[in-house]
Amino acid sequence: MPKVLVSDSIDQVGIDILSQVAQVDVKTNLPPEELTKIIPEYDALMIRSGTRVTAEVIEAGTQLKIIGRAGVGVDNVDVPAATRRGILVVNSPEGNTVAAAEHAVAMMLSLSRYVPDANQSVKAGKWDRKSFTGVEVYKKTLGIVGLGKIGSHVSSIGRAMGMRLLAFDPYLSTERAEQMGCQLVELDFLLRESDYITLHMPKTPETYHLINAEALDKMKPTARIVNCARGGIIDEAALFDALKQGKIAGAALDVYEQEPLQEDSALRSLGKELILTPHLGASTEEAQVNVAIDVAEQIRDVLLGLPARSAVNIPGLRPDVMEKLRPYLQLAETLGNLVSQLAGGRIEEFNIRLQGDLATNESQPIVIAALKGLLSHALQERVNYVNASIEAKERGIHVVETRDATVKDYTGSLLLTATGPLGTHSVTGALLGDNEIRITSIDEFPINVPPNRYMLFTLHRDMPGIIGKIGSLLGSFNVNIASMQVGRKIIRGDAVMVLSLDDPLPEGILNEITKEPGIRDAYTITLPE
Ligand SMILES: NC(=O)C1=CN([C@@H]2O[C@H](COP(=O)(O)OP(=O)(O)OC[C@H]3O[C@@H](n4cnc5c(N)ncnc54)[C@H](O)[C@@H]3O)[C@@H](O)[C@H]2O)C=CC1
Ligand SMILES: O=C(O)C(=O)COP(=O)(O)O
Repeated sequence: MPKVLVSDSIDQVGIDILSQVAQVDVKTNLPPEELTKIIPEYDALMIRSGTRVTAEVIEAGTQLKIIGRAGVGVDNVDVPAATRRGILVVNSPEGNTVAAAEHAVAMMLSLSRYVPDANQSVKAGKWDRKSFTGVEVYKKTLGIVGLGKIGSHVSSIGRAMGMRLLAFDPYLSTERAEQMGCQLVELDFLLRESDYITLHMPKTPETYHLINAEALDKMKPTARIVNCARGGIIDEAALFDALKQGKIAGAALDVYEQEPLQEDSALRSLGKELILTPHLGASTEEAQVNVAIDVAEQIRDVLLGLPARSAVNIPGLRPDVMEKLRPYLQLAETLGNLVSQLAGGRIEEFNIRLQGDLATNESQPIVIAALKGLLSHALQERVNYVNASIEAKERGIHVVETRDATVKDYTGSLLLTATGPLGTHSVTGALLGDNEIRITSIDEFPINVPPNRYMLFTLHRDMPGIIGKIGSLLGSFNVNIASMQVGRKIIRGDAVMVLSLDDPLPEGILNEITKEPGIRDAYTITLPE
């Protein structure tokens, strides 16, 4: 049974899902060296923002197949290191959107009405109404930096509260921003115009310290800023100075450059102009159930050999598209494996032609699946959907992808051509009826056979007696033939024979076969079970 380590606290519903297929160990607050020490035992790791999955942890995780982040941000995972090792990283892109957006709005309103400090004051026995006169958000300008899932939800709440909405997002169209009732502007304009600024972008080299002393200087003295995105987007030292000197009216932080926030952080010394929460954006009952289910299901599926729906390090796919592509991924992988064996394994050139309905832009995962199949004979389980493209590139395989929507013999078909030590070979395949895989041509000879674990292909002269000879030769080696088919273009020209065998071909038999008069070549193929 596979083993899953859950190293941050996640909802029980996630543990229950994982327990269907794995032994689940929950060990939270592990020191980094302890995590590195125990990770070799585990097939999967499930985390939140508390665990740092460094390159060292990934190197040590020799059994690791998947890292599941029960939330959005994966900045605590060394994703490139995971990709190089072929480890899938998945997250829950939408499970906590509402929770994070509502927390940002709660921060904005708390800042406006000093709710946290007023509460503390009453609990301390006082009745001070004067110190806590606030401001309204109605008719004020809200500047949203990062108008993605969370930013968009904040925009709809802002609109409902009667706010004017500005947005800065370098990767979003003006049209999309307008659909959400936001005016897309430059950051500089947003900083100068907004009464409230809320940050909702990922932490990247580009966004690190985006809100620095210079940016804070541009803000109005009455402005308030909220960061429920990531620590490090705001320069904390510059924010401290700006608040201390009254350059801005307030700030609310849920996330910090270093988490947990250092006990002696100067930020803790500020008054009601600064609100601090301990990374609570995703901490609602609903969000925790959502993300736990979302990520646990993906880990379960991957451990069962199925694809994940929200992989961070392979192209993202909508679930309905994935559902449609799934049988074709298997087809592509099988054909990739087959053509690589025909061409002799060490492939130099690989051409994949997506035909008919597959000639769309959404079929990129099919190319990856074909590469996985192509490399799997050489790399076995070391190659997967995550690292197949990188492995192909590192091996210097020249990959060419073409599309032809005019091929109509099947709904969708694939033509793979590989060049290796045994020359250039091609194979075509399609799906029949109930998604059954059919090999529909080999080296341009038409056939129609399902793939089989053990197969023998021969290229021979189409003449009487050949088929019988091979049959009796295999019989003399005690190899049972399950099915046989011949494909030819012209009578008595060249032909291919495809034999599905119940047993692997014994050593040396290929030599015997190729010695037969009329047989030009013979290839033995073993496909995964
Ligand atoms: N405090 C918390 O507990 C939580 C924090 N988060 C954080 O919230 C952030 C946003 O999450 P989502 O909305 O789900 O992500 P998303 O991917 O839907 O949206 C991010 C948006 O930021 C934009 N963006 C990228 N670079 C930018 C830049 N330089 N300047 C301005 N915009 C830029 C993108 O174009 C995108 O529209 C993430 O950093 C995530 O980690 C998410 C959930 C909970
Ligand atoms: O989903 C995110 O990006 C978050 O920041 C939430 O973090 P958490 O899962 O609460 O540690």
